Amino acid sequence: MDHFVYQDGVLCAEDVSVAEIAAQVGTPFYLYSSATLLRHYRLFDEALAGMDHLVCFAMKSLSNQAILQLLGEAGAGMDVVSGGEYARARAAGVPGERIVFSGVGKTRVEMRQALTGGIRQFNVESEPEMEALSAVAVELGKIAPITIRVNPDVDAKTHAKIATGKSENKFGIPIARAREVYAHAARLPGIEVIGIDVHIGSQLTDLAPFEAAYLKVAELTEQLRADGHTIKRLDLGGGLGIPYVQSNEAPPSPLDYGAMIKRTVGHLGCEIEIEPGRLISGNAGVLVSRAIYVKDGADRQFLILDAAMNDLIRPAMYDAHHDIVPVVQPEAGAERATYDIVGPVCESGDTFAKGRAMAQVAPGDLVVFRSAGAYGAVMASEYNSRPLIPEVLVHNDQFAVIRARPTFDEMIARDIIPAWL
Ligand SMILES: Cc1ncc(COP(=O)(O)O)c(C=O)c1O
Ligand SMILES: N[C@@H](CCCC[NH3+])C(=O)O
Repeated sequence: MDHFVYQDGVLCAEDVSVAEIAAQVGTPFYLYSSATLLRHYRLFDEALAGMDHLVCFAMKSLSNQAILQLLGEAGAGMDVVSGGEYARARAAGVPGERIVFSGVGKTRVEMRQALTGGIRQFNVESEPEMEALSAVAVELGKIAPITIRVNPDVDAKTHAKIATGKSENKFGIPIARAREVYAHAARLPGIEVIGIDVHIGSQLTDLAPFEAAYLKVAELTEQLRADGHTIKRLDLGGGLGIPYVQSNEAPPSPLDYGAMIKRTVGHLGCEIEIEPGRLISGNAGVLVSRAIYVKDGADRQFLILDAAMNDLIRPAMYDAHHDIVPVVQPEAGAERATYDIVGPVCESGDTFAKGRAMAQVAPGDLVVFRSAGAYGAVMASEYNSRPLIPEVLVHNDQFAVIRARPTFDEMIARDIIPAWL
């Protein structure tokens, strides 16, 4: 559920008309609802009630400082995957004890940064990483708390580019080698093993793969405890999917997910962490764009928008579907048309949808891409020298620009001309 609904025939974000924001900010831009973000975070928090737990927002999905501060103040932890994300989380006021550090390629510089600034735990993904972390911690006179990410070899049944839990994927250590790797970890002086981490992929619309992975983690917990290790924390990753086709998709809710967690690992008495990204931010954001032209091709009509693949890469990269709806609600019985919906970038891959049937759109009309809050703005680029687009946050009947559109001069001024040119 989200807070983008038609009121009096105009799409509104909470209590503000999208048309009014577009008139002030100019298109294209990303628009987020603070009520939806908070609602989604709280759903996860409530789903784990009764267990010692922390919901760490996977900020790779949406990392604007205002959003991090909003969620951080509500009590969320953060799952970070780079020094940049760590710095953003701290700058947003999130304390180190609520930050977990994931990723297969943490550098020694990043390890030093997090150990010095404060960290809840590192989710370590390999033996070389474990050794590097131990050495860095010893240098600093610290002990690094870690979980080890296991790869359970479970098929997440999602897009191949975002599945992470099969043995062919680069993530985690093979679960079959876990006891050996934990024994190795126990011998290293700079780290303290406190638990297990698992994350099998993103946009999962069925609980069965999660359940299979969590049952393997439960079994491993018992084995590792029998081997003498302290396993007091389980980081169960993120990945719960969202409906992208609002009319006919109903993936499991955070409540169903929470109940499954209790069922599979609840008896172990561990502290539980989860790292949802998309479910918190995805349907809390839209991309607002304006139609520039409607062009007749040989055998189809192209609807050319002012947003492009550099602003929202998901359709080009994963053939992802986003519902695209007009800001002014079409009257009942309004004329319909079928479009290939494209952007201005000079690539045929700059296509948002092929053969999309929708109410007729005229040049100048505003449209909205739904479910664009996650992996939208964060994956944008300035390809074709199109400056990054603004981000706007709505709260009840107010809105604020939380990232301004750079001017062309600002974009150009970032480049440096060497003196010898
Ligand atoms: C380690 C880790 N945690 C959490 C997430 C968040 O995933 P999602 O946005 O699907 O919830 C990801 C991305 O898949 C991830 O790689
Ligand atoms: N970028 C991907 C999700 C990646 C998840 C990263 N762990 C998407 O838009 O669907």
